[in-house]
Amino acid sequence: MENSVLEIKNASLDIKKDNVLEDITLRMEQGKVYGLLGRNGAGKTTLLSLIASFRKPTRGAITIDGQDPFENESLMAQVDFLYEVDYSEEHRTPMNLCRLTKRYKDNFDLNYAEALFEGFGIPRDKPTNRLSKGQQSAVNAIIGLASNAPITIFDEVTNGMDAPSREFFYEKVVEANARNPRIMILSTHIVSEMEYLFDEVIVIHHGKVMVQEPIDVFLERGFKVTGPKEKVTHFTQSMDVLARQDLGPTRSDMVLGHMDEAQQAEARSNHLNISPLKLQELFIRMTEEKENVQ
Ligand SMILES: Nc1ncnc2c1ncn2[C@@H]1O[C@H](COP(=O)(O)OP(=O)(O)OP(=O)(O)O)[C@@H](O)[C@H]1O
Repeated sequence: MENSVLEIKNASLDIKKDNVLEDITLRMEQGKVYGLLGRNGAGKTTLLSLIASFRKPTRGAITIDGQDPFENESLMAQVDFLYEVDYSEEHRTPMNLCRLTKRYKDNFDLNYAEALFEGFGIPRDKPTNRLSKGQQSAVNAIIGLASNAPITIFDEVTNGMDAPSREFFYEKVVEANARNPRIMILSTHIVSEMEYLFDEVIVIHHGKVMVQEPIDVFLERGFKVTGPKEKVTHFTQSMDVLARQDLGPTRSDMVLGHMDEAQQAEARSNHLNISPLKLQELFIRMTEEKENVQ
């Protein structure tokens, strides 16, 4: 499949009487890594299960290269959805799970999987249910990386992995997408570590799309002003201050919006430090439930 495009148009999902996803419109393209962010219960996993055709939207449409993937076997095989699996009854070894996966995923690269087992330091020949939680997560990560599916979805796949394993996974995400460009969707709560991986950020909030933007555009939504308390307070008094942090006599205000030239000059002449926002900061502030600070 060349240049895959995944489109979600005005998709909603009701579960019983609850409107879990509402009017979701998103577009994703081959070669990009998408960071899917959202608070607990925002609807990330549910959205991913729609993309993977585990469920059908109540309203709206999902298409892969213009076709509906639901109950379309060849299109469904193009999507690999990796999520936390209960491996307590899984007696097969991780390598056997990979061989099994290869049976229905033609592009599965067994040699690459072997190299990844080596890299993660996972025993390939031990029953999967006897691996630790972090090692089981690494097995899911390996299957996703080696399957080469045009649409690869990792739903909180680093759960339980230690820091070196997570770092190894991040390196391999970049490497795998360079070897074989695909649409990669990563949902995560470890936002701070993964910022550099994402080409685009999607924020889901209360079942709706709050943001879909290239990461650099998203990060330019605001800035941070740091300096002596009074000067910062004066400078930001008519701005949209998302959050405020004080450390002794120093104040840091996180502001939404752009500065005009006069404001930039004022910041310079007052020796205020202006810095970009971090993805995690922006995400936390945009999705918190309390009112903005005064
Ligand atoms: N089978 C179900 N029946 C009823 N409600 C459900 C069902 N599955 C999900 N929900 C509801 O849909 C909402 C979204 O859940 P979802 O698991 O997609 O959130 P999430 O963003 O992945 O959360 P987390 O970060 O905690 O994993 C929640 O309010 C949840 O209670």
